[in-house]
Amino acid sequence: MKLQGTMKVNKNGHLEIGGCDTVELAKRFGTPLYVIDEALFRQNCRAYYRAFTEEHGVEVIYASKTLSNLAVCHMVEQEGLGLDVVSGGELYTAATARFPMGRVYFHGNNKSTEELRLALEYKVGRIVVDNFYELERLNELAGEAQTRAKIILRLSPGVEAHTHEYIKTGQIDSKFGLVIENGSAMAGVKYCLELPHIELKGFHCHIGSQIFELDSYAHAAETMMDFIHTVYRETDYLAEELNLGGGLGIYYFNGDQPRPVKEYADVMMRALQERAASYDLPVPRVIVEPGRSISGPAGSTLYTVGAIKDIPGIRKYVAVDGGMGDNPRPALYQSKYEAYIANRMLEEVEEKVSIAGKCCESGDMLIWDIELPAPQAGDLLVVASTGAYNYSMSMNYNRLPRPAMVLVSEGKADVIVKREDYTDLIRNDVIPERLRSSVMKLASSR
Ligand SMILES: Cc1ncc(COP(=O)(O)O)c(C=O)c1O
Ligand SMILES: N[C@@H](CCCC[NH3+])C(=O)O
Repeated sequence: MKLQGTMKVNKNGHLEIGGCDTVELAKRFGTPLYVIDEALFRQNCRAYYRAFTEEHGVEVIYASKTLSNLAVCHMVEQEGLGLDVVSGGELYTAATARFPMGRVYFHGNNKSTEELRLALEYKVGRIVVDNFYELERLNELAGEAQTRAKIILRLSPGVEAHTHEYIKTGQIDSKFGLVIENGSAMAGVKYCLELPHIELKGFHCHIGSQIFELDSYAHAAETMMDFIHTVYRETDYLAEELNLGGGLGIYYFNGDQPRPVKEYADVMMRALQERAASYDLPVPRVIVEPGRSISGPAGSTLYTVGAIKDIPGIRKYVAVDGGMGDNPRPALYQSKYEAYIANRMLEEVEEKVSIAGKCCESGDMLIWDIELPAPQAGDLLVVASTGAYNYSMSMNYNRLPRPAMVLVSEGKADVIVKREDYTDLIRNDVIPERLRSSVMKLASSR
């Protein structure tokens, strides 16, 4: 059993997070419930700030796609980090939280005109331009707004990270960024330098997510520095900034061995410094954008056990009141999670079961083959490490309302996202007049 952050087992044998008994949290707020350990979230921000900003002068921006809401934006700001947003919605959330816009980086491989306008209007720190189409449109929009857009260009460095196929991004065959190897990155730089309303500040790359091999970061840093040097030789343009993305892996399951943030910072920066020195070029201002390694371990999800189906000799299915709607990762990436019976933490593990969700979908399984004290209806199941890419990827499939989220710290629990109810589900539904009249006719003929 790996208890993370402020998790501990109290004298009643219940799991506590942030000094709050999870059984009490479930009673008070209902289940499924996302629980965010504030101390751990902040501790993870601080680990980055110390290792990157204090040690190496690197700007750390939190990838809000992992978990974004107003309270999270406030904590990130208080901890001195910037913000990576990847849509108008994430940008709007940051703006509403009054996040300093100069510290916001706006990503996306197909930003809409409205999103680009919003970014210019809010004066975000940098727009991370992904492709030629965006470059052209941004130049026009910045011209209309009589400004110059400060951009960095997203490049595809051709670095293969060892992670799940769907969460790799730095390889050549990817929808993101301009490829270095085939010359399109260089063409992009030259194009930027011709555009009157574009101010090119530097380059970006992101090699993937849930990465444990720090060598991949060193390799990416070297490849990007090689490109900076080639561009300088060919065009005289010297990049001031280099954003090396995020992606550090976290503990989900037995066998995952996360690398310390300090080691990540040192390995990456050493590689970059040595490569820059070999070209006799200055080290650019570096930015990193971690997400999962900040929010992931800080989140847990509480579920109530319901129906149990035993197929003797085959499998015991233990169904909970959530599933792929609040955590689509197991269904999408076969991700593995650890779980405990939160109301019986001190009991011996007794049997192997599989945890099913409640969606009408055979693939809605949260965990296959986990050993637990024999679960019973009414037990409280806690799934750990759900802070990243759970709430942010949640959905209303089967018209299931999304869970609430509470922030826990030192025995206090505050709702930071309200539970959806059925009225939220039909809020945007509209019955056109012609259907309305036929419904009325039907009703009156009955
Ligand atoms: C461009 C970019 N930056 C940062 C991140 C954050 O990655 P992670 O949550 O793995 O740290 C991602 C997600 O993979 C990304 O696509
Ligand atoms: N959503 C993925 C990671 C994608 C990273 C975003 N570029 C996950 O849950 O692991």
